[in-house]
Amino acid sequence: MTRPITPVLDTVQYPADLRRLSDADLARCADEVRAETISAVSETGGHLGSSLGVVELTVAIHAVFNTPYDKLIWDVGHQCYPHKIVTGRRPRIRTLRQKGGLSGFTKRAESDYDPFGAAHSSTSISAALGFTMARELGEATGDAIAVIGDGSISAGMAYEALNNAGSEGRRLFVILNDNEMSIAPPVGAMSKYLSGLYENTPLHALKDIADGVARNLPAPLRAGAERARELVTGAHGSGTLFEHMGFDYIGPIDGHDMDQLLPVLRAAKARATGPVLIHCVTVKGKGYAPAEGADDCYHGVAKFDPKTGVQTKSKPNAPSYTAVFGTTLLAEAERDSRIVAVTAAMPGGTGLNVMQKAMPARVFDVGIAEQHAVTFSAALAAGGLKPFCAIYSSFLQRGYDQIVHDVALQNLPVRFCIDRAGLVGADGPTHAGAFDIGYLAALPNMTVMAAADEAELVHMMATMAAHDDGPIALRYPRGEGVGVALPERGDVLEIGKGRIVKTGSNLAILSFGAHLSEVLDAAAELEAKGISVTVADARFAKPLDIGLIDRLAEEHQALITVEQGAVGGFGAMVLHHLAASGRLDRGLAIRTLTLPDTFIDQASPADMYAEAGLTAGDIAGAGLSALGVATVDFETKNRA
Ligand SMILES: Cc1ncc(C[n+]2csc(CCOP(=O)(O)OP(=O)(O)O)c2C)c(N)n1
Ligand SMILES: CC(=O)[C@@H](O)[C@H](O)COP(=O)(O)O
Ligand SMILES: [Mg+2]
Repeated sequence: MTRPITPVLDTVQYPADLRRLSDADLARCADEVRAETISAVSETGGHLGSSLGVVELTVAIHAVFNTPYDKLIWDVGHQCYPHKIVTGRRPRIRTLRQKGGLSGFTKRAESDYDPFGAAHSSTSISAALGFTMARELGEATGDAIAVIGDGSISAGMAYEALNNAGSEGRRLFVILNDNEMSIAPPVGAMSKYLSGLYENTPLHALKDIADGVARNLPAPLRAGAERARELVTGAHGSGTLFEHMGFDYIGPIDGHDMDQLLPVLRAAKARATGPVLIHCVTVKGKGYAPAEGADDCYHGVAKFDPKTGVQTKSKPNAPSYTAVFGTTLLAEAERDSRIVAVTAAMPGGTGLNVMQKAMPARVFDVGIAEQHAVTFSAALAAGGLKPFCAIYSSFLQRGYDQIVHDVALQNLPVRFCIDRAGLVGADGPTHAGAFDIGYLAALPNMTVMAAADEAELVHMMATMAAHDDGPIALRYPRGEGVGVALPERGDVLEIGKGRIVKTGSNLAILSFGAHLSEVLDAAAELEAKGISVTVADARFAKPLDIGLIDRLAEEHQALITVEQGAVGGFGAMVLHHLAASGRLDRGLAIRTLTLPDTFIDQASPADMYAEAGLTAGDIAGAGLSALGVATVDFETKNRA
């Protein structure tokens, strides 16, 4: 594959090299960074659109500020590929999101130029304020610059931080990267407000409205700039929301025009005494026609042909869990007019776009606002509706107190649809759905289910639709199902009852969720060694099927639990029951197979599960260990 020709970028290894370039060469360098980003992501896949939208910003910030002494903090971090290219990581940029390669997000362990790790949104202003206050208290750290998108600034955390930073009044920079896009088109009043700040206003004409720049202008021009500013901010003295919160507001400026970016950043750096918000208008996917023309602006792409933009997507063997969820929810909603759905800025990722298209009034996209999504769902339930609140496992962590305080404590029937449960692959540890079993099963009133395959998902959704007695959660993984036939309509399952999948006599394996196929492979491996295995699908982590567990414990020499979740989840619930009921006193051999107590770096899901010790071979090995015999000994013992 031909690589782009990049004579200026080739002279840049670190930001210090950018600071030696003329403004004209910085603009050339930005063009080359864009070409390099497209070329690299065409080989790896990843978050292309957001990265292309910040190419000029990246070059300009590093050229003007003294990174890494100054702390540049990217919100989410999904737009940081150009940043990685100019901060010493260009030689590894084609390893992005691969096993052993560069992370797809900012990561402290990776570089001094990543002062604060991210991947979940809306943390950057809090982090920038933390660095600022560290500096104020005498630590050797420079200016803090947060770059946050218009989607990410919809979350509560961003306002908590703006509120705090405005009242502290210390010098700090927030760059609002406003591309009028989240993953989906942005929603909400804040998005409308931001668009209103520059609607009908030619950006190029506003080049000089930045305070610092305007102050340097001769008097007649300064008056013109002030008028331009009033045009953007409203009546004289009324100010923007940000100004009311204690920030100096600069902009909006064209975030792709180096002739605007460089003087504005330089002026802000030279003059700021308190918090400053610089509003940059950018285009997601900028400079790459297939991305600019796509509905999703190539937010996240597979590998692609850089000439055409056509992505290489392998043909799926089975529909994804998400797709089955989306169509099943629509079918349930067609049968029950009280069903509504809630997403926090992920209609496509969660599959809610299917119902959204058919029943727009019954699907609420609340923006990146998981805490609000949960409390809002609680009140929808209190108001008589049946909310299905669909949030990825790792993002639901944001809404935990709301789950406890607003949902579980009030025993409100919110249906939590938890996609991306378990290990997700290229997004790595930040996006792993590791903890939800433990954090949900710990809660009184909560019912927790996991789908072993996509047919089970359909049954469990019917169960959720029928369950009006309190909160209920269903977890399922990213990616393809196992290819089982789907029922026309789901059966309502008995709450707290598992099922036997296969009957044996020596070892029992109790699986919770989508690792059932690996468990069945492990059972086949063990049977080939002469060990008779029972396999059961627990279906529920809460309430536990105590009858089933007791029977498995009574009738087998050893019991293994398997789940796609962290220590402290399903296995812990089973152990707790066995200990409390005294069964452990009678010498039952038991192993609980979970994710290990460590964060696993990105790789393919299969490689990540191998690292976690959760392959079929690992499960079979745990079976042998629990039985306390090597295979040959076991056979001998059996014969005896
Ligand atoms: C807490 C949280 N919720 C949801 C997401 C998923 N997510 C990643 S990027 C993104 C959109 C961000 O939009 P914006 O900040 O405007 O950046 P852009 O993609 O437009 O560059 C979303 C919803 C996330 N990373 N973190
Ligand atoms: C950056 C981010 O948080 C999302 O874009 C995420 O990477 C999407 O993940 P899925 O591809 O699993 O929907
Ligand atoms: Mg955006």
